[in-house]
Amino acid sequence: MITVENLSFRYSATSFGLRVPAFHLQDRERVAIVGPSGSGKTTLLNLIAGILTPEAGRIDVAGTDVATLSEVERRRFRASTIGFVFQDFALLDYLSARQNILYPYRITPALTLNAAARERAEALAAACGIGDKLDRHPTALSQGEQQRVAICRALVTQPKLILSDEATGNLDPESKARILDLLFEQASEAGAAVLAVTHDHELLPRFERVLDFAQFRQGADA
Ligand SMILES: Nc1ncnc2c1ncn2[C@@H]1O[C@H](COP(=O)(O)OP(=O)(O)OP(=O)(O)O)[C@@H](O)[C@H]1O
Repeated sequence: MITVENLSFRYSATSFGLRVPAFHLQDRERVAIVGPSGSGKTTLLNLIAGILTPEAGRIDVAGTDVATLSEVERRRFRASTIGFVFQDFALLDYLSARQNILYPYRITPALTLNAAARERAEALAAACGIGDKLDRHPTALSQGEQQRVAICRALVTQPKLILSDEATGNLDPESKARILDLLFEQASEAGAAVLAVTHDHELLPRFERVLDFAQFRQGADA
């Protein structure tokens, strides 16, 4: 599902650099990423999703080298192939929770917003415990509820790759386990792979593999 080779990246505004010689994620594989704060975990997810562009190297996702796509192509590729749960949720305040969940359909011509998609959105929201809050806007939702909206949005298109950046971070322990159950259940149904950044070490046994990110850190002067 993902092949990363000789990847290097550096933010122009800071001296932070990331170098990943090789990383593979198999189809349907579930891998957790752990590592110290600031070690570049979010940066790698953003590179894989084509939100950031590498300095050098190859990032192949589902047979497509994301770095070679134009901006528009990347956005479409991301919306049709990847479900991304962002660390800061990235919800749009002017849309209701339901509209946020269905947002990928608004921006992706390849996706058709039909009755099945609407039903999926409702079912996901109910499974996440926000079924009665779909008409509220994000500003009227708690952090944990906003996080669930973001999770539903990432799953509603049944993507082949789920990238999750601390998707369970703001939840109580019982909700964490339930949301991870849902994420894995949806991944199984869609035949999706999961790459999840987490600081929740108690969740790690649920993953097939754990990648410790400390190894990829490149010093500021490297
Ligand atoms: N847009 C940006 N411009 C410049 N530097 C950035 C930017 N985003 C992040 N950084 C820097 O890059 C480094 C890696 O950030 P990143 O968010 O990838 O870390 P992380 O491992 O996901 O951290 P955390 O666990 O705290 O979320 C940090 O030192 C951060 O300050």
